[in-house]
Amino acid sequence: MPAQDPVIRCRNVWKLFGHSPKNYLETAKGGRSFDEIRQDGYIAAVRDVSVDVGKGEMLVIMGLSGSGKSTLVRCMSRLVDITGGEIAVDGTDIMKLDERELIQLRRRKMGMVFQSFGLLPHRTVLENVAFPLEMRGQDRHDRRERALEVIKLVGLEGREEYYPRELSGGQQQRVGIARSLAIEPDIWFLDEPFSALDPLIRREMQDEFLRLRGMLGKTIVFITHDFDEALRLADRIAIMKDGAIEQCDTPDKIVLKPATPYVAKFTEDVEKSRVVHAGGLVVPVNGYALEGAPVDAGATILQLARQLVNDTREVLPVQGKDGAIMGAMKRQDALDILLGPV
Ligand SMILES: Nc1ncnc2c1ncn2[C@@H]1O[C@H](COP(=O)(O)OP(=O)(O)OP(=O)(O)O)[C@@H](O)[C@H]1O
Repeated sequence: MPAQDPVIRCRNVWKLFGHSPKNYLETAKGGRSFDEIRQDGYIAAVRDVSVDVGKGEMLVIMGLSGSGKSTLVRCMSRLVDITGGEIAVDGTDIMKLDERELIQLRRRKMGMVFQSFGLLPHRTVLENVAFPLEMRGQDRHDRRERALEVIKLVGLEGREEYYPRELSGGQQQRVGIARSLAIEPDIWFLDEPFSALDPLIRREMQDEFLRLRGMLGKTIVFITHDFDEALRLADRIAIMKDGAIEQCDTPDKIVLKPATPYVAKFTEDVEKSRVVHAGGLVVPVNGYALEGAPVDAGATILQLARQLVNDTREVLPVQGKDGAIMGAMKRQDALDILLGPV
């Protein structure tokens, strides 16, 4: 979807760790590999990343441990300063903001949930959740009402007066999520926010973020190790390796057309029929005689399995959300995905 007017725009972003990274980057510019940079004594946590995140988009970042996911997200919120390149949020170059402007931007626009829950140990659940509202200057009654509402939403009703140490890891994580939900920011940075949750509540939290994105047009950058979670949530998935984005694309394209052998390897165990949609297999109608009932572009090949096996048509019309015919899907292409190529 990359929108014309991205909410977040990264251009050739670098983040190097080492003793004099800026000088090094300037002299070394022009194609040192990750390993060469390491031999020179630096870690290329983020390496020449250019990516846009559109309004209302959920971009999921995946990659092995140490591939640079957290650092990239921290660069986007300027929790770390980049070594090179540009990052603009709503058209503003965030590297040009002073400390006060940065605090305003974070307070007004951004929400963050990190793996470590970052709760205030001497405040209760209620006080933790209401804290960002207090920072915003909201009055006591309103912030209490709002905090109670989101505490209920994350399933912690009855635990408002507990302290973080009295909660399990998963419950603490939910307090972190509630705190970020309380302020309904326009942009969310979520670094494995659900890692400590059990499957049921995890799914509920995923649904909540899907709802916020869908109904309120929130922009979300989400890190996860869990491919199923990525597939459920992502408009696009960015796969990182050694600080660089190997491919950033829709789940359908990542699975159907991996850009590099690494991405292919990364996705090889994914059950393709659960990921690929009829819309992802559409070819132009040219030359095909389209007959009979269309299939929905948004249906996965797995959802269409029974029909694909029983249908006798060589090509099936595919209809988009608006009901118009987008093109044709060759039944054999879909069967190859369902059963594996012969
Ligand atoms: N403050 C720092 N100083 C030095 N090196 C760092 C620092 N922060 C991160 N790194 C290095 O940068 C690289 C990328 O780290 P990062 O935390 O972004 O990876 P990640 O993909 O988020 O990993 P994980 O999935 O384990 O959270 C790693 O090699 C890490 O050791």
